[in-house]
Amino acid sequence: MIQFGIIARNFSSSSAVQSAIKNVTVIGGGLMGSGIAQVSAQAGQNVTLVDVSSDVLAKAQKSIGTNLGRVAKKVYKDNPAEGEKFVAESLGRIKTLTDPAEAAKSADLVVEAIVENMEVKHKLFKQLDGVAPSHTIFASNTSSLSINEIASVVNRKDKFGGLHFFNPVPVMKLLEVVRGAETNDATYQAMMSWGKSVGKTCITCKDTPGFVVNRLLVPYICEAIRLFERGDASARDIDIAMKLGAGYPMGPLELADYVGLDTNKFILDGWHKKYPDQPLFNPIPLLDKLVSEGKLGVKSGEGFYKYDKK
Ligand SMILES: C[C@H](O)CC(=O)SCCNC(=O)CCNC(=O)[C@H](O)C(C)(C)COP(=O)(O)OP(=O)(O)OC[C@H]1O[C@@H](n2cnc3c(N)ncnc32)[C@H](O)[C@@H]1OP(=O)(O)O
Ligand SMILES: NC(=O)c1ccc[n+]([C@@H]2O[C@H](COP(=O)([O-])OP(=O)(O)OC[C@H]3O[C@@H](n4cnc5c(N)ncnc54)[C@H](O)[C@@H]3O)[C@@H](O)[C@H]2O)c1
Repeated sequence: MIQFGIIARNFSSSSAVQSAIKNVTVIGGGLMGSGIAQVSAQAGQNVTLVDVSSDVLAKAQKSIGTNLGRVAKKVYKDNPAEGEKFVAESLGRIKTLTDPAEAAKSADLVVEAIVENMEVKHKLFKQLDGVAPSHTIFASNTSSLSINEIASVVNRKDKFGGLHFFNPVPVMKLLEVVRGAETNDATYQAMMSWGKSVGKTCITCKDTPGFVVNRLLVPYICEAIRLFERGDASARDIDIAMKLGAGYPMGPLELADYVGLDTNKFILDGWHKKYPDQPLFNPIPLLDKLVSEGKLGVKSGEGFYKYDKK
C-alpha cells in the first residue's frame, strides 16, 4: 500500500512537482532503464528510450505496459476507462530508438542506465557530448562507479551528475542525487526538481563509493553471506532474522539474489581493487563460487535459493 502512494503521486496534479526538464532520454532499456522510462512517462514527460538491442526495447515496452496496468488498476479502480487512458497516454509518451546520438539531440536530460562498465560508459558519453545541445544535463544511474570518473571524458562536467534509482524503480521511493566535483548548482537543482517531479524522495550524495545506500547495503549483504559461509545460521534463518527482527522487507540473502550475485560480486571486486585495505570489501569465496557456477540469483533460477526461471 505504501508503494501505491508514491505511484499515485507521480501523476496527481495536486502534488506534482514541476520540472523544467520535459524531454528525457533514457539510455539502456534493461531492468533499470525501463523503470526510469516508466516513471518519467507517468509524470507527463516525453521519453526516448534507447537500447542497442531492439529486442530489449520490445521487451521493455511490454513490461512498462504491464507495470502501468498495475498502477492503473489501483489508482483508477473505480474508473477503468480513465485507467486505460492513463496507460495509453503514458505509453504514447515513450518512443524507442537504437541510436543514442539521435536520441540525445532533443534531450533536456540524458539518464544513462547501460552496463556497469567504465569503458562502455565513457564511449557512450564521449559520443553524446558531441551531439547533445549545450543545455542538456547528463546523469548516470551507476551503482558503484565514480561519477567524477565517468564525467572525466565530457566537456560539460558542470552539467554532469548521478541519478541513482533503486530496483524496482516504479516502487522504490528513493532517488540519490549525486553531486560530482564539478556539478554546478543549476544542474544539481534541476536534478533534484526532476527527481521530485517523477515522484521520488531525493537525497543529496557526494561522489563516494556506493553513495549512501549501497555503501551501507553492500557490506551488510556481504556480512550476511560471510555469516552463512561460516555456518553460523541457515540462509532461511538469516533472512527471517532481518525481516522479523529488523523490519526489512527482504532478508539480506533474498536481497542478494534479487539484486543479482554477479552484481554484488562486481561491486565488491571493484571496491576491493580500489580500497584494498578496507576489510569490508574483501572477496568472499562463497560468492565467487556461486557466480562461477552461474548461480546468479533470481535471474538465473538459483542463488542462495531456487526460483522458477523467468
Ligand atoms: C544495487 C543497486 O545499485 C541499488 C538497488 O536497487 S538495491 C535494491 C533495492 N531494493 C530493495 O531493497 C527491495 C526490497 N524489497 C522490497 O521492497 C519488496 O520486497 C518489493 C517491493 C520488491 C516487493 O514487495 P512485496 O510486498 O514482497 O511483493 P508484492 O506484493 O508483489 O509487491 C508490492 C508492491 O510492489 C509492486 N511491485 C512489485 N514488484 C514490482 C515491479 N518489478 N515493478 C512494478 N511494481 C512492482 C506490486 O504491484 C505491489 O504494489 P501494491 O502494494 O501497490 O499492490
Ligand atoms: N539492477 C539493479 O538493481 C540496479 C540498481 C541501481 C542501479 N543500477 C545500475 O543501472 C545500470 C543498468 O543496470 P540494469 O540492471 O538495468 O542492467 P541491464 O543489463 O538490465 O540493462 C542494461 C541495458 O543496457 C544496454 N546497453 C549496453 N550498452 C549500451 C549502449 N552503449 N547503448 C545503449 N544501450 C546499451 C543493454 O543492451 C541492456 O539492455 C548499471 O550501471 C547498474 O549498475 C542497477
